[in-house]
Amino acid sequence: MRAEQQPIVALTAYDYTFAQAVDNAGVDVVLVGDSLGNVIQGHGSTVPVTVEDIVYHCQCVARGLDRALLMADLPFLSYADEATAIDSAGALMKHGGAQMVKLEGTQDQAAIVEALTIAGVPVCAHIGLQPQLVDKLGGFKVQGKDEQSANRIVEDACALEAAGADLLLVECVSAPVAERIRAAVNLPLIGIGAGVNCDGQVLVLQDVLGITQGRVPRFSRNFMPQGQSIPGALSAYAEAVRARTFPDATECFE
Ligand SMILES: Nc1nc(=O)c2c([nH]1)NC[C@@H]1CN(c3ccc(C(=O)N[C@@H](CCC(=O)O)C(=O)O)cc3)CN21
Ligand SMILES: CC(C)C(=O)C(=O)O
Ligand SMILES: [Mg+2]
Repeated sequence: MRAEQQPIVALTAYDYTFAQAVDNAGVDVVLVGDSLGNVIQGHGSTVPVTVEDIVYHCQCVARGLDRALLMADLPFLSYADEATAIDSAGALMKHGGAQMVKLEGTQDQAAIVEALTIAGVPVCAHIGLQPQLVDKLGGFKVQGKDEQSANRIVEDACALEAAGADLLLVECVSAPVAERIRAAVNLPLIGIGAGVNCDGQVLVLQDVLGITQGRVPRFSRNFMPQGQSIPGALSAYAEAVRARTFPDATECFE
């Protein structure tokens, strides 16, 4: 799809009925995200989410998909070493039905990605803002704001590609930093809060449907006013990603 300049539409889902709705809207990649810690479980972060939680929601979502690729997040500390990562990925794929796993990382996780790759696990490397590190970072902030940290994220992308990652996802970086990452790799780059010049976009389902209570990340968009109904909002999101009308300038970082 990157080669054909066909934007990749990705969205989270956590249950059977919404998986069907998201699949019917023509979404290409459905993510069982650890954001379920926030939007399903009501935690303040993704830190408490377990492999078992993701497996359960994957099982529910898998039964609702007909066309989309099923990607699942490896939760915090479920890939801290190679053996643990392989066990965790095995659970998501064998019990959950996931077709690809996603892990948050930098070049420091290259050996983990390589071990998963050698074992035959399709991997998406999630770079830039790593929400699982919120207690270390002290908040959800834009990453790569100075030259040195931007260079470091580009290096992360290259190292994770070299380690065998199949897909990259970048969160919360400026549009120019996302463009630098994309230019440095051959893999498709899916963005969230990373500007319009990525190979695809991903958002959290509840944000797209406008039902997230409290503060919503600035880079997300409520498609319910435009779509008028759940199926309408999901189709409007897919269409906006494909037309590159999402994200707009107000939904990006400088
Ligand atoms: N509902 C929901 N949507 C998400 O996108 C999401 C979750 N939950 N939970 C897991 C992570 C956490 N994420 C977040 C949460 C907050 C910001 C945020 O408030 N960012 C600031 C940036 C501030 C700055 O440095 O300028 C923003 O204004 O968007 C970003 C990502 C993304 N993920
Ligand atoms: C927001 C996406 C990228 C994610 O990792 C999640 O939903 O957990
Ligand atoms: Mg996640």
